[in-house]
Amino acid sequence: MISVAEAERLVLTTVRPLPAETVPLLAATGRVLRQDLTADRDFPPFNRVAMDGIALVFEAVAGGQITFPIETIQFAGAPPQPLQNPQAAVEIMTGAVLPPGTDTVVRYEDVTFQEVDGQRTVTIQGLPERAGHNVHARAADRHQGDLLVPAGTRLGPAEIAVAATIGAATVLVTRLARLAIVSTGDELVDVAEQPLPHQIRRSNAAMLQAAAQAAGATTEAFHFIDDQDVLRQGLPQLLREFDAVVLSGGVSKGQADFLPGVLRELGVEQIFHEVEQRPGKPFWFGQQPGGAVVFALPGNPVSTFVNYYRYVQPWLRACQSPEMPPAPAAVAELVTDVSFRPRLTHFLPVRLEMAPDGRLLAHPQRAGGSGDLASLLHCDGFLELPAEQTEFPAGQVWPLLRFRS
Ligand SMILES: Nc1nc2c(c(=O)[nH]1)N[C@H]1C(S)=C(S)[C@@H](COP(=O)(O)OP(=O)(O)OC[C@H]3O[C@@H](n4cnc5c(N)ncnc54)[C@H](O)[C@@H]3O)O[C@H]1N2
Ligand code: MOO
Repeated sequence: MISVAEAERLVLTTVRPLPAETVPLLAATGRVLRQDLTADRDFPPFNRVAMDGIALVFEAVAGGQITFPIETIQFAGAPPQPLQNPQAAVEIMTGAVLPPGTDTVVRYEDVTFQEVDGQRTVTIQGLPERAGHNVHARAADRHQGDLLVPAGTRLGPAEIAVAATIGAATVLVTRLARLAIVSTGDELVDVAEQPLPHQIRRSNAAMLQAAAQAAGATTEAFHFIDDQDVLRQGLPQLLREFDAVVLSGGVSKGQADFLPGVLRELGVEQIFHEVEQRPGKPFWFGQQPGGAVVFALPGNPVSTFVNYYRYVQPWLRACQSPEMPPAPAAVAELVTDVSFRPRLTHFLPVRLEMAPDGRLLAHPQRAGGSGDLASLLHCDGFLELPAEQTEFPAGQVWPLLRFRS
């Protein structure tokens, strides 16, 4: 048996960067960029008026002039109209191009308009702060050709907005990981079915699909009964076509736990079987040479759940964004004493609370063991309590495997 840290290390040795693909911009949200995005124009691309009001020459105001004839009106989206007379002004709207010949904008709130002999004039109250006031100058933010978003960035709404403004209607991103989610077991029926008294519905597959999709993978679900021939026939196609095959059930010591044997028979190289942890000890991990990585997770629902978050999700994230460092490990403070025997890493289900001083407090939750699926409803994560210790006093801080934010 190997330690949790060794299991994690071995899982991450199988990480391969996924290939890139071009997708429409909006389909790229949450995906990892595989090209640099550079400014196609200056930001802003012209001297942009930042307030509704009038545009004029600062020097004229500085020289004492307070009343200006209005020469014309300039709207956003209209080609710029140069100022003809430097002693006049242009009425101006936010988003318009600053009329060539002017350099400063005074807000409507700071002027009054008059009409004298059919000529509209404006009087300003007080000197504008400086030349260029209320003007968002061309290239003030970025220059044409500047690198805006480097390859390797995960695209959120801010990056999508910048991509849109430079005209990136499509972008090159990492392809989504494709996971086959496989339930094994004679007792398992479809979610939509009414189970017989000795049957249960396939909740692990639903859980794994929900979690993997939320982490940015595409998933397809399969179910195989506990029959070696069925497994021998069904698995090879999945090993060829998917980046990873995530199985649940059939990896422990039972007479129908055929998976480790059948996987080896199919050429999947076993990297480890069994990890010094509870729950989730019977975890089997391997890789088909040149093909899929195989996570064969123990079937008890909480075991499947813990192993997904501890091993599958970090693997998935590393394949999708190899250049991004893993997120800093979260920690939380145990609020009650707990003790565990035997010497295994224990994943302790906890509910989290934020203390007024910002510490994250972990309240252990009573759970009926690794079959108690409903206990997850009252938990936010698991504290990872190391195998080297059996007594864990209140106040100690431990790594946190958080599944609810
Ligand atoms: N003699 C021993 N027996 C067991 C050991 C052991 O060391 N010695 N380990 C126990 C541990 S720990 C676990 S965890 C389970 C894991 O067993 P398997 O991976 O072989 O899982 P199954 O036996 O197929 O199923 C266990 C349990 O989980 C339910 N299950 C399975 N798949 C699903 C699914 N998709 N959705 C919902 N529930 C599922 C299944 O019905 C069983 O109740 O072995 C212990 N035994
Ligand atoms: O993974 Mo098993 O719980 O330790 O049921």
